[in-house]
Amino acid sequence: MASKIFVRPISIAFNAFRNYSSSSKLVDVSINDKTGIATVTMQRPPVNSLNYELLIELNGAFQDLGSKKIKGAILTSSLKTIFSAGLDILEMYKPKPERANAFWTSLQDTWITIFNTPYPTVAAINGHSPAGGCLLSLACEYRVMVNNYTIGLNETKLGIVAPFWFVASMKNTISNRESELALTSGRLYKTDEAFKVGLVDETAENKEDALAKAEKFFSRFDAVNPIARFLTKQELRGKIVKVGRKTFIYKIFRKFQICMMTRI
Ligand SMILES: CC/C=C\C/C=C\C/C=C\C=C\CC(=O)SCCNC(=O)CCNC(=O)[C@H](O)C(C)(C)COP(=O)(O)OP(=O)(O)OC[C@H]1O[C@@H](n2cnc3c(N)ncnc32)[C@H](O)[C@@H]1OP(=O)(O)O
Repeated sequence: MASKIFVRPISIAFNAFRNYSSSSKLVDVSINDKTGIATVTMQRPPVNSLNYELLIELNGAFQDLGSKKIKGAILTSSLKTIFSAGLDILEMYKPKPERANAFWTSLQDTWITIFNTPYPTVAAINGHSPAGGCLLSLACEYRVMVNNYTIGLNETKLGIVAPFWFVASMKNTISNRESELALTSGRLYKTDEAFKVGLVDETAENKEDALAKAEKFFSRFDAVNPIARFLTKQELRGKIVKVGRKTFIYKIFRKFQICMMTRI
């Protein structure tokens, strides 16, 4: 595992990004050859609900970007009013155990990939972002959100217990106290409320404004060594990933989750 951690940022320095663009059905990836900024756009109408296929494509997109020399990546949505509606409810309704296992693993893997990228990441949240949508944005390093939408981990309102790595992601962003209040009540914050508690870092007038602000975030690292930056990020986020990825508790929890899903 350690070798993976140390090899990746070095290898990206030798790869060019110029003129890169790739579009699959559910995710579009483009890299601006002037700025070196990648934009990963979810495009699964009507609400970008996260099913297995979308998660696999998202994970692949962020992993591939690790082998390109990019300045940073922005995660956003092609939809007018929705960033992501969170997990696809249909994936959780009477699934086959194999599908449930693959789905749950793809969610976990995607979260780990985005949470742990060697390059900086920003979520340009251009619409509602409940539950799993909020989780994706929390995996990024910075959040810019368009006004008058909602965001939060509202699982308790749905009668669901948010997995502990959802909780850890929230606690990595806002205070323990605010996380407790938010998660126990299943609170969905309006953009300005989310800004006040630090759940989002900046607000924006519209998607273009959000993208512009997201791009500006990356310039903070112009004079920063990318390897030192990444290792520092790992120092701060590593423990959370370790808990999320490896522990016995996680495996038990996944079994429990799948068991719950297959019985509903
Ligand atoms: C039941 C599970 C039980 C146990 C599982 C055990 C463990 C799981 C652990 C944790 C999981 C947590 C995280 C999650 O992400 S759960 C999903 C939470 N998501 C939500 O609460 C969002 C629900 N959706 C909305 O609030 C709204 O749809 C909206 C704000 C995103 C958009 O509102 P609009 O008014 O613009 O659009 P709608 O008319 O409401 O929706 C359009 C269309 O999309 C369908 N849809 C909406 N959300 C989902 C979804 N999450 N999955 C699948 N489909 C979704 C909606 O039904 C409409 O479809 P039709 O047009 O009616 O066909």
